[in-house]
Amino acid sequence: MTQAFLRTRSVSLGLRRSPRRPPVDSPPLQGAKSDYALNLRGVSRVYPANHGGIRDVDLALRQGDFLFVTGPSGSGKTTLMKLIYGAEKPDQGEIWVAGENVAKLRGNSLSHLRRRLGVVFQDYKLIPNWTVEENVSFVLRAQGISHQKVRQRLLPTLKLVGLQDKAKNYPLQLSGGEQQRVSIARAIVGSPRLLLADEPTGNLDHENAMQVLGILKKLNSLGITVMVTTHDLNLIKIGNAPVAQINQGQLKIVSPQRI
Ligand SMILES: Nc1ncnc2c1ncn2[C@@H]1O[C@H](COP(=O)(O)OP(=O)(O)OP(=O)(O)O)[C@@H](O)[C@H]1O
Repeated sequence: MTQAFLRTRSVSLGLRRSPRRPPVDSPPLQGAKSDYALNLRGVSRVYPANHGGIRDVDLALRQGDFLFVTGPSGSGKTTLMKLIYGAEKPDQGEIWVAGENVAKLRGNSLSHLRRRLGVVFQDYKLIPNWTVEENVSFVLRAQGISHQKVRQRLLPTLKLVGLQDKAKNYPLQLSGGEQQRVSIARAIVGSPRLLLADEPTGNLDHENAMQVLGILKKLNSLGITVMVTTHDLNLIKIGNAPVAQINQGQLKIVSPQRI
């Protein structure tokens, strides 16, 4: 991909590149609000029923970071994601996203925050009787954005995930990989600064998984902070990015070579 291509896409998605630095698992005491795209400080969420969840997690990502989160089944990866997008509340600790303390947000403020981060799920969560363009543009239409502006954003977003020719298709007319690319388009159409992907390749074969990884890396190269949970060690190896490992709810940044 050429620099010119990246620049064009950056402009059309309202993004800019930022320098890459490693994530940190002990963020400094100052700067929780603005210096990081994501900053978790002493975050715990333990489910009373089974004592699963996450414990005392510190994690900071700067704008433009890419992080894999891995760990055994039941170790707390999805709980971590849910806490970040506000679907769970922490028992303790602070979670800062785009200058907002997520744990304190309710109602409309939480909806506003969710517009500033994109989330991709393993099972795509597409509306089956809506076309690709309806699924992707819904986020913008729900914000009252004009029909003309929605159209302006739709095509570059679909092009970015290679689905410009599938706009009128329904999800069941697409392969699993294509459906996941629709869900990525839906997650980024509102120009979020942070993209969370929870096992995005869990239902995909190797070829489609690589395609999805390529898109996530491309989005990261455009300046979006990306955090991906995965069990797939091959994906981590090929993805060549920092890795956090969760074990029994505790998170550590580890060297990719030690995975
Ligand atoms: N709503 C809930 N109520 C009670 N326990 C829960 C709830 N959600 C998750 N847990 C428990 O918390 C632990 C962590 O779950 P989580 O879904 O975060 O794990 P995970 O690492 O994403 O697992 P997997 O890789 O299998 O998806 C598990 O023991 C799970 O049973």
